[in-house]
Amino acid sequence: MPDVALRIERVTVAYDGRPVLQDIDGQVLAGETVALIGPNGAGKSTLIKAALGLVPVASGTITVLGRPPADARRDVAYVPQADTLDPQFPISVAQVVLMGRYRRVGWLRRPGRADRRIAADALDRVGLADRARARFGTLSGGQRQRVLLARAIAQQPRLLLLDEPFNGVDAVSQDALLDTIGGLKQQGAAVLISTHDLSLAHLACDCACLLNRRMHGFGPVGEVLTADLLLAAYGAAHGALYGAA
Ligand SMILES: Nc1ncnc2c1ncn2[C@@H]1O[C@H](COP(=O)(O)OP(=O)(O)OP(=O)(O)O)[C@@H](O)[C@H]1O
Repeated sequence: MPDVALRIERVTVAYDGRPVLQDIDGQVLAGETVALIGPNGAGKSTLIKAALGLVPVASGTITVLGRPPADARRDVAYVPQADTLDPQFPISVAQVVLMGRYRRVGWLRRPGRADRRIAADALDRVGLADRARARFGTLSGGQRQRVLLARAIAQQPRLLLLDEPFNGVDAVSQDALLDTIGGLKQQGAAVLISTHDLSLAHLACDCACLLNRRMHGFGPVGEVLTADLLLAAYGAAHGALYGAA
């Protein structure tokens, strides 16, 4: 039986005393990809931030690789939504990717030749080796997203958390990124992807967690992304869009 990389048990998260997620349960096993599906404001980013230990849980427990989230960060890579980063920051593409090595080598040590090789390989895997010297902010939104995935790959994580990683990424790049994520998964990494894209979930994920403030389903994609459950999670207006009405 594979290890449980992320375990979420009866978790409630509140901002300013107001619950935005209630009674959430689920898990991501090593070598497995889970899609986090729900409408805008459902709490997907909040759940990812709670798994990183950036947002405290009001009740329940989140365990990452057998530890509290804040103690497991070295083994967890996070790809945020691209538009949350300041593209004006004066840093090269290669430097952004190399940042993925700092948790491994420690912030006070300089990355060595092996770290630079791992970072260069990661950039190559997302098809941007030729942009290594470019300033991060001069890349397109989709290219920046690929660089952030390269940074996560360079970290060699055991748990990869991706928050809507394909926004602004064209279909060809998305295929390349999915291949890369598939490679990590084969090496035993656990992957959690928040997305609005149901076809992506069917294509690339083993399980789905359907939520809108509370859980509407968790399990194999085909059993969770059904018309009835989507209608319950998204409401009638959205459900009709997905053929659930
Ligand atoms: N720092 C915060 N303080 C207060 N409320 C917040 C904070 N961050 C998020 N929220 C609220 O929590 C709810 C869930 O937000 P969250 O960003 O987790 O949803 P999401 O499912 O990721 O949405 P989207 O698909 O639009 O990115 C929303 O109502 C949001 O306004």
